Amino acid sequence: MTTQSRTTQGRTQTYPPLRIRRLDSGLPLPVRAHPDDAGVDLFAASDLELEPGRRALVGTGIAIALPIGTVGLIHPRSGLAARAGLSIVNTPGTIDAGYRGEIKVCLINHDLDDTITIRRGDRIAQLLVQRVELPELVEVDELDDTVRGDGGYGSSGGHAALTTSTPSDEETQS
Ligand SMILES: O=c1ccn([C@H]2C[C@H](O)[C@@H](COP(=O)(O)OP(=O)(O)OP(=O)(O)O)O2)c(=O)[nH]1
Ligand SMILES: [Mg+2]
Repeated sequence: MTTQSRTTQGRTQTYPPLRIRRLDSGLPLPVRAHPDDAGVDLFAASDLELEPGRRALVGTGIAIALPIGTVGLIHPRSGLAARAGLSIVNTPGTIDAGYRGEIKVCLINHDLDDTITIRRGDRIAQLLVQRVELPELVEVDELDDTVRGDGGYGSSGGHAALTTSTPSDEETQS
């Protein structure tokens, strides 16, 4: 299978192809909603009711063969997240290049009150393909110094350095 060139918004780029198998012939082939979208929307292969706070693993009816040196990331869809509180427990899910099984999504209902109803064929998540480094691990006794050092977990603070004028001050002045 050869490398493919795609032209979107006047720019041509070359990507290795993504081989995909439909394990469920009743579902369409997943596609990008727009040609230059990062994510390919994935379908739910089965119906599902998710009560508030509950999670469930749902099949997508596809298997893929990612090029070595890439990773598949399964992200939630923002519309469903904002409208219904639907997300993914392990977001983003990691699809290893060597994985040939069905891609499944561990959905979770974050809404406190309402059950989410998923129907077979609903677009419930999106697959992104990214390049990934596969370095060998080399054990060392010391790591090089950096400005951050071992500071983390909020060590840089959490509040903006505000100027004295606020938007409401500016409205009053104009
Ligand atoms: O959202 C996901 C995440 C993972 N997988 C599949 C593909 C991935 O290659 C495999 C293993 O995923 P991961 O490494 O995240 O899980 P693990 O708990 O470490 O399992 P394993 O021991 O099989 O690596 O499960 C999915 O289908 N959907
Ligand atoms: Mg693993």
